[in-house]
Amino acid sequence: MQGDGEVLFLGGVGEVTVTLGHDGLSFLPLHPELGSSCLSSIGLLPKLENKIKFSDVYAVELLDEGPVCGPWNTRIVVQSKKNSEMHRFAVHVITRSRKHPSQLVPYEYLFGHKDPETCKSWVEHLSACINNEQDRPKNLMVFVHPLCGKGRGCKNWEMVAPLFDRAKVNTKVIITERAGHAYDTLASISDKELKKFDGVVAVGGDGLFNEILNGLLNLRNKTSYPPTPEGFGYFGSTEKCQGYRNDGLNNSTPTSDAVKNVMLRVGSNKSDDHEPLLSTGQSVGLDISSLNPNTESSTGDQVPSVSFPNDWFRLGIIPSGSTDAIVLSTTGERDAVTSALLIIFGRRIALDIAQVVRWKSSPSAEVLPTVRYAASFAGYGFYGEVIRESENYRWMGPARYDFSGTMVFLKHRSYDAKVAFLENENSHSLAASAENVADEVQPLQSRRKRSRKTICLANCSVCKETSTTGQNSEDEIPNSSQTIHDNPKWIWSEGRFLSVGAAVISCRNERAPDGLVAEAHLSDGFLHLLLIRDCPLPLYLWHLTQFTKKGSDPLTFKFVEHHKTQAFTFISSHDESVWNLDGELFQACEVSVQACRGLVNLFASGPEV
Ligand SMILES: Nc1ncnc2c1ncn2[C@@H]1O[C@H](COP(=O)(O)OP(=O)(O)OP(=O)(O)O)[C@@H](O)[C@H]1O
Repeated sequence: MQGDGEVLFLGGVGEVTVTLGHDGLSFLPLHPELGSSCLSSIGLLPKLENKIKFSDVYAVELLDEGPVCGPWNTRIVVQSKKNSEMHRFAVHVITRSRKHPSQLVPYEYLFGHKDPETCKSWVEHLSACINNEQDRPKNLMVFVHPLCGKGRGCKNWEMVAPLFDRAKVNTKVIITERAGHAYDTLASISDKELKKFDGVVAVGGDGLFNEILNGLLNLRNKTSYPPTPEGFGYFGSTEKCQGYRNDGLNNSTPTSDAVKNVMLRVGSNKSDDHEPLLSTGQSVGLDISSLNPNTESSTGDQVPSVSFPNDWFRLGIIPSGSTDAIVLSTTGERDAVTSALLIIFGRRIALDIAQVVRWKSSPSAEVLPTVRYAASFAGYGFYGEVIRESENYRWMGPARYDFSGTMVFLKHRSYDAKVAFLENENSHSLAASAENVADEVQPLQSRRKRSRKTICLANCSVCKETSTTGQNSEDEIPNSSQTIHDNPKWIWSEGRFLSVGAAVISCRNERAPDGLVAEAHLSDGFLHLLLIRDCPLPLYLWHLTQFTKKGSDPLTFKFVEHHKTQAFTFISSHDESVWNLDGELFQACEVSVQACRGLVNLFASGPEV
């Protein structure tokens, strides 16, 4: 097969000599005078390449005997092309859309030969070659949220499931029946069962992904609580808690009673309004072992426990929700097929995760540290209120966010709060703060130019520089949070805020093409803290509308503080304080938050543009 080449029939081209190389196969038409162009069973696509790289092949399929269309000459009308019956195999590859370089488009090369054994041996050979491509998943657990977005979950899964079948990726599909279903399943699945999967895929929105993230990390993440400043109520206990590492920093280590409370609370599935992660009150309802034909006997073989970060397990999202900010920020496309192909190819990118510890849900509540994780955004004030308000208009579908956003905007509420954030020694605060421009004759936007943004794209040098993912074995207990220098300096900011938000990633979405923070990176270990101070309504509107324009800079307003930090603490005395974590409601008036660098891996490779 290698070397001299073999003559096969290629659909749309005619006879070609096919040669196998170490990284792919190439072919040359035997009759170039026929002037073939591109034609595939999928449609007209970019000019036919005469080389197929194994790294672009997502499946090889032996097909039944059937027609293979003859050379398609652009000068001859399509109907005149000849179809010949022969034994066939298909090589499924990806191409990139010219208009949208982040979008992957499947393309099929159809080969034919009169001898079935020839086809069979090509398929075996090519399959072996693509199996050598590292890191492609074999078994995935897939959660489908049937009601997400405009009810697109099942439809999107039906659309991409054939790609997984074709690529011989086994999928265990679970259609969620309620909020909390995915969380419960993953929080209760044994590590031994979990290890049978290469990853978990969410067919849904950011909310379903958040559930999956929390279900996986609950009790499996060994990161200590976020550091907190002196003066914050839960500072200074020296007790070390099981499951949480005291790394010797100023980490507020909760008392063991407090931790027990958290464990009890999570374990008991106690009902708590608005918080499906704690509110199921139902049994998990899924016996993974009974569904998995490959389940080993549970007779006590010791399987090492799963902890995060680790270098084998990955998460994926087939975008089907109302916003899909995580997918847009990590793939650059809100396209179910692109995401499915990135999963099949086993692409990998490390993702920072915000660990949010709620100390108190309201000023009068007892202290009960509760841990949540967010992959994209944690926001208070305007951001929390929009989610709370939108719950009343679920019947509107995704339009409820626009409606409730307008309602909350018009109310123009601001909140007294105190925020302390860790100074980042490598970079000053990134935008105009109140004092930066206090002496100016009220310029509406700071004149100070922000330094040029380094946008996080595929193969991002910033993330590569700082990332340690892949170096930790899963048995180690890594410190996934960014190394915080020995004498952390806390900076306090106090006042009335319209919102307080922390972007873990850029949070691109269709309304904000550059995201909330265009220069946020996927895995640099930093959060972008946005403190929006109280200001007149028209100015706030101006600030908000800047997000909708590509290339604008909504963070240069003088009432906007933008700090790149590894951790912050937030205290409000407001009774109904609600946070928005990846679009999910979380009632909390005192929280500490930290970026956990590269805590999970995603089946993605970063946006191309
Ligand atoms: N079968 C289900 N029925 C009701 N809620 C569910 C179900 N499955 C998941 N959920 C919950 O619905 C919420 C939203 O899910 P998701 O983000 O996937 O969709 P979305 O349409 O983008 O979200 P949203 O409704 O918040 O706009 C999540 O909290 C998720 O846990």
